[in-house]
Amino acid sequence: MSTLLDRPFLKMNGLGNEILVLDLRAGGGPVTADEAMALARDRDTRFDQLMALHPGRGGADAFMRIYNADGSEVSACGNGTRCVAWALMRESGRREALLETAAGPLVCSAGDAPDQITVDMGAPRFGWADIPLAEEFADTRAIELQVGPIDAPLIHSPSVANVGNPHAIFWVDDLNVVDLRRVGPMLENHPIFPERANISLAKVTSKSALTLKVWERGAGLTLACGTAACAAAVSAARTRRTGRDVVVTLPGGPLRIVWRESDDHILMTGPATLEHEGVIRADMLPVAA
Ligand SMILES: N[C@@H](CCC[C@H](N)C(=O)O)C(=O)O
Repeated sequence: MSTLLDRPFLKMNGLGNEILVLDLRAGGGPVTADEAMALARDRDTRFDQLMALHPGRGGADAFMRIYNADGSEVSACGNGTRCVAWALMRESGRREALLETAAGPLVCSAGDAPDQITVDMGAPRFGWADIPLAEEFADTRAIELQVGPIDAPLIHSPSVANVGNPHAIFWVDDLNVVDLRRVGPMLENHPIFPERANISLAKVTSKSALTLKVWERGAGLTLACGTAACAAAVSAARTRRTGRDVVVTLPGGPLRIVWRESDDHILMTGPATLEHEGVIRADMLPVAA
């Protein structure tokens, strides 16, 4: 019998990025790839990312494990982190939450407007081995990428960044210059990315604004990706396309991203929305072998 049976969940979204918050603090898990894929397909629990909460250690409100819809486990999810923080703040009545992840702690605080949450996403990494890339690049502000049948010339020099997970940002004048649904899988699985990568098309609209479309590793085209917004914002600032305080507008809506000079940390602010709550039923889970 699955250890997830009867565990409570919250179905949420962060700007339309579908998030399932699964509470395993009373026991259960780790979530298997088959369980994650089954829950991702169910009408009630459908998700782009599953955030599994386990008991927190060392003062943290919870330890969090993150899964993509394809069952792969990852170490960062910006929109999901805001949803988890919202849920923990609702439970505790406090205006902040501390989450522990395999990649380190995440400090979250309630914003001034209702349902707005700020997450300190930590410092970005730009070294080629940190992304990671399969070969050495001295300058990751623009790497040369040879991809087969893509006809738009600008598509071949993305900026790359790791904000807890790997991202490639292709600077374009028109977000529809290529069909991301078609080229996304090719770029996500390009041999230069040994751990695959999240792929964004980014358009700079002013010194303080970007628009973004994202093909997510392990989840496909989504309405929003918080870490992609962070990666695009720091890459835009790093290449002098923008300043360090920007609004990144995704198909699901805007996120404010500030890349703080004093400690290099990225602060992401945006909404978290509750859709419904429930408990995991047997029919949502894979049939036992
Ligand atoms: N939607 C997320 C990113 C989730 C993880 C990503 N697909 C990966 O595999 O790294 C976000 O809001 O950051």
